[in-house]
Amino acid sequence: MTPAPAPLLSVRDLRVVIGGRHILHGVDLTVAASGTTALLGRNGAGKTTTVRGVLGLVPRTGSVQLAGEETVRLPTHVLVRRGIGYAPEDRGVFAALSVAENLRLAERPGAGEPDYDLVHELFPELARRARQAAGTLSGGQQQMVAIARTLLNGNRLIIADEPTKGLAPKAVTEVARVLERVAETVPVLLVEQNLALVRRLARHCAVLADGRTVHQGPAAELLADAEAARRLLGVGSTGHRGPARTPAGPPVRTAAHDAARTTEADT
Ligand SMILES: Nc1ncnc2c1ncn2[C@@H]1O[C@H](COP(=O)(O)OP(=O)(O)OP(=O)(O)O)[C@@H](O)[C@H]1O
Repeated sequence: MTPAPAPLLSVRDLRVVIGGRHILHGVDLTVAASGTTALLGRNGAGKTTTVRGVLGLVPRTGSVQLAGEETVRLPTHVLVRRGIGYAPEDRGVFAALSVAENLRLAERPGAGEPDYDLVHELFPELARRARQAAGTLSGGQQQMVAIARTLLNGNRLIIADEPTKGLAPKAVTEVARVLERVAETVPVLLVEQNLALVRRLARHCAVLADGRTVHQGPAAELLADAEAARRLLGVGSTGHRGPARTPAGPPVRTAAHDAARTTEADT
């Protein structure tokens, strides 16, 4: 039997304390060397803080290994140079700047020629809107800019934090198509509450609750297990709502909610 490929990112016992408050109490997370790994959990479970911890955007302890190298003590700018691309939850687009200027700002000196061919192939609309102020784009188009920026520099890991949040169903479908293409060449860590999308994109998943990892495994397996999905995520895989609220926090968006945002036909 061939051994499983080594993970690209290996997070062990990640702890984050902000303002004296313990936000993460020991997160373990393995991101596979190919495809999409989903980071799941109810609102407030600690998903964004985990991503920010991996990127050094919050003080953290524990172990974060990128391709076998310990990075937990490295500052963010070094991690970025090592090839982690980040599309944050708020998209981080400069509203007053044009699309082209937003992309230009993301170019990383020393990373080689920026891959505008890939960006324009995946996002032809961004080429057409190069001179448009990013603040006047739709939410979906701004998300495209955020993802496009991560693709310019030949990164070896892309982290996308809730890329479909607040988007219209058509834009969700478009983002899903792009992420699917991206994951064919670069591993993706996807924070996502749209379970239809997770089902479509993710091979692996980790579930957080109250700042800890409570599950890791194949995404399809979790989503096919109604009892586990209800217990861990607050939803049934068939779309039935789980407990309205548990001590672990409110449920993630239900499949019924997903259906309103993106149909199974989309997926
Ligand atoms: N800078 C901060 N200061 C204080 N508390 C914070 C800070 N950042 C996050 N928290 C708290 O930590 C917990 C985890 O937040 P986080 O944003 O990581 O969760 P999440 O799983 O990404 O949630 P969501 O799905 O709602 O985005 C929440 O209770 C949040 O209020």
